Amino acid sequence: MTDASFETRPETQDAQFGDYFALLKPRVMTLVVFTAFVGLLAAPVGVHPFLGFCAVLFIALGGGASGALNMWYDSDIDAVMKRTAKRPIPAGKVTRDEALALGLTLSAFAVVFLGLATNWLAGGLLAFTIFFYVVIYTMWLKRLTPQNIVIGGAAGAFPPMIGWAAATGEISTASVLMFCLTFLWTPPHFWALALFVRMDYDNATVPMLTVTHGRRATRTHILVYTILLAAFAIGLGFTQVGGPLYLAVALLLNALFLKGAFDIWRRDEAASEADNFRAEKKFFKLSLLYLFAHFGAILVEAGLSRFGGL
Ligand code: HEM
Ligand SMILES: CC(C)=CCC/C(C)=C/CC/C(C)=C/COP(=O)(O)OP(=O)(O)O
Repeated sequence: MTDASFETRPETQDAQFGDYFALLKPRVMTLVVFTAFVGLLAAPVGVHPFLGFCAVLFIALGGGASGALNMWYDSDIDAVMKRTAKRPIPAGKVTRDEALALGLTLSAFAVVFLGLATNWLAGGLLAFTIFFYVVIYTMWLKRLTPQNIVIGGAAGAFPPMIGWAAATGEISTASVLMFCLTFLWTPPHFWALALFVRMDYDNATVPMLTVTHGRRATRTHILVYTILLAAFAIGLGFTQVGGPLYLAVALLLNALFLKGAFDIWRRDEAASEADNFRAEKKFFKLSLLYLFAHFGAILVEAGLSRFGGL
């Protein structure tokens, strides 16, 4: 990241609101925010709707701020990868300094206001999550080890715990279980993507598993994590977090996810590259539906157990 380019913006390139908004990685953050929202509503306490709205908004702003800080630090990598080359900094729309200023300001704002609006456990967890994603994952592990996302994935797993803490002021077994679900889900989610954008990471010399250990090893890792994830996700159905509806969703989606992971694993490297990429892309898309559906089911179960008796 130490490259000094992107410090200034070409005069013809005025930044628009949309460019600053893109720094917040809005598409990725939708699912992050949804898991935080579920954590907040699944907690066994009533939260005033306005307070709940503010809590989710501040978590979303904190998540977005961490995205801007990630783009500030990674602008050199983003510039050489096809998938990320059009991001506001490499595209010359926003300068690195602007992204840094936006990321720091929004982070401070989100943490302080979440703390004031709810409690300081939630504010502290949000600050720690931003720190983990930006410093531990982006600045340290991402360029150091192929296990970068296994460890760094913890950052993405905190939001349901933050939501729960915002509602209750506590960390509980249920919120730790939601953390574990997202933590185990992250490696298959990300490695599927890394398989079909492998050349990107090669070019950027980022030590993703696909680059350091190759496609075969990555596929095996995906399969192993998917098996672990399935065991955990189905087991969750028998805890306070789950219930019959959750279990039905988990059984269906884990069967599909296991099938997808197995399909990728058994593929012949010599087979058509287009076919391989199609299967990997399909699995990546399924990973998004997977997490959304599990957290959706957790939300419905919480609603049923709270209001079901009415
Ligand atoms: C360290 C952990 C993670 C890594 C390394 C990772 C990596 C990625 C990457 C590189 C993309 C493509 C982004 C792009 O097109 O700009 C992506 C997409 C996505 N990720 Fe993750 N991810 C992680 C964790 C998560 C978590 C925890 C969530 C949600 C709870 C999530 C939700 C999404 C979504 C929704 C997309 C699709 C965005 C779109 O529609 O383009 N990711 N992820
Ligand atoms: C509340 C809060 C602070 C939430 C943060 C949640 C979080 C850590 C999400 C991770 C999302 C993500 C896109 C990682 C991308 O990895 P990358 O940065 O290596 O991907 P890139 O190559 O697309 O930049």
